[in-house]
Amino acid sequence: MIVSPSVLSLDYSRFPQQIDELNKSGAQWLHFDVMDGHFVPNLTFGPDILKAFVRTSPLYKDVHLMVTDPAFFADVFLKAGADLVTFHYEAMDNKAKMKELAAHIHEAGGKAGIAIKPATDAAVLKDLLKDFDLFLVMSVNPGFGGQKFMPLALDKIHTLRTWLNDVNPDALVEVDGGINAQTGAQCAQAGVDVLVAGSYVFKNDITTAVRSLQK
Ligand SMILES: O=C(CO)[C@@H](O)[C@H](O)COP(=O)(O)O
Ligand SMILES: [Fe+2]
Repeated sequence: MIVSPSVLSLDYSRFPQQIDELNKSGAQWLHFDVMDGHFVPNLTFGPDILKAFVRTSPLYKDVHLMVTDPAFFADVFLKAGADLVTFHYEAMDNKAKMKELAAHIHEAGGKAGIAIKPATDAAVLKDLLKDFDLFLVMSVNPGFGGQKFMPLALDKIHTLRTWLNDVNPDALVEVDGGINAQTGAQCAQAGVDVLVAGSYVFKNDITTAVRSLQK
């Protein structure tokens, strides 16, 4: 299981200690929630914050764009050091543009992911399965950390993992929102590959929480 702690919940007044703990925790990825105040009613990081993590952590940089202009911000965050850029299905109005942006991310040397909100059916992704490296199932409405896990994500994880096993077995399924040891185990059972966890990791001992998700 890949664990991707969401640095939205990190205590920035203790950045050096927290990054040191994350680096030693056994987590493989770090998750960056980029919110623009338009696609979601909240504002978070620009690229300079990602650059600070690139300088201080070898972990894989998993960037989750919650923005209305993913094509613009994909380039901004790739240049800042993102390894994977995931944008929302709901932020674009046609699939040709989504495929084009995935190809552009690949040309820039990154991996491409696509995310769906809780209200979006997994079926919309059926003709995009070969174009992306990662499929992100949101288990809360995007915008804020600390919300309750929505069990409707479990069916979507199972469905996507089953479809991908046939046509793109190397692609990953990621879940994000309300993940703790219990909901993480339910998602693992449904076939998820990557668990994002924010408040659960940072409100507890970081290493203990990460290890409990890897079990
Ligand atoms: O994308 C988001 C929220 O929009 C997430 O990545 C949250 O940061 C997860 O936080 P928790 O639900 O784990 O506290
Ligand atoms: Fe996220």
